Amino acid sequence: MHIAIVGNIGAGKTTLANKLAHHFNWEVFLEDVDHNPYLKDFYDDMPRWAFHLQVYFLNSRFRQTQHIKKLQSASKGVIQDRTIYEDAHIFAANLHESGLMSERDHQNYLALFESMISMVDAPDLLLYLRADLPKLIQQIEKRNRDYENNIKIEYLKNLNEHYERWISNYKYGKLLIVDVNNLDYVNNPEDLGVIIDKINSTLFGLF
Ligand SMILES: Nc1ncnc2c1ncn2[C@@H]1O[C@H](COP(=O)(O)OP(=O)(O)O)[C@@H](O)[C@H]1O
Ligand SMILES: Nc1ncnc2c1ncn2[C@H]1C[C@H](O)[C@@H](COP(=O)(O)O)O1
Repeated sequence: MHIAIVGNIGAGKTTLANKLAHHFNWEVFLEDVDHNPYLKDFYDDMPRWAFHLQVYFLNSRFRQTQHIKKLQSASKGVIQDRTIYEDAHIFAANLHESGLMSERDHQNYLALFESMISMVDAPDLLLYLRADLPKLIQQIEKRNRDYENNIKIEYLKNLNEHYERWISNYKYGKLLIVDVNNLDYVNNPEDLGVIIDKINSTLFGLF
């Protein structure tokens, strides 16, 4: 079983991924953030580093999908924090549309993505954490990564619009949308229970 958690920056993916992995006793795959060699530079100068960062994330995410595939064939459960789809359909698309990644770099990136995606299996369940801007901003501030302090509201808003468009067209497997605006699964175990019940119901038809 493979559940992938998707959503905008600060939506609560990593927190939920760890909690679900603990609950189901499955392996968790997190994003390559702390050792990412481009992320800080990217936030300082997006046009300069957009392509480099996208290629780095694409490769790191692709390796993760191949690792997940091996675990799946050994019947192990997996929780994944963010997917390769979001790199291309949300982040790279947004950078290109916002004029922060050139047409040439975007086409080059997409060709690479297309070569890779044929080798990627869709998750059994895509769990989208929907969060409005105030919730995202509050949680990004709470996490307090220094390089994210200057993220523009417009950037988050554009990403949210891409998420909504992409999710409305998602058709590769089961999809569960959870509005997290009024959920606090950090401090309130009942809120975590609500999400776990929804997952069990969507995946296994329980409840
Ligand atoms: N539903 C929630 N309610 C309250 N705080 C949350 C919730 N989800 C995440 N947080 C907090 O918000 C911050 C960002 O969450 P994180 O899981 O890192 O988001 P993401 O991985 O989506 O960027 C963390 O400090 C986390 O503890
Ligand atoms: N593909 C990506 N392009 C640009 N930025 C990205 C991409 N994937 C992740 N990120 C950024 C967004 C955050 O600053 C960090 C970690 O993501 P988070 O949603 O906080 O887990 O990486």
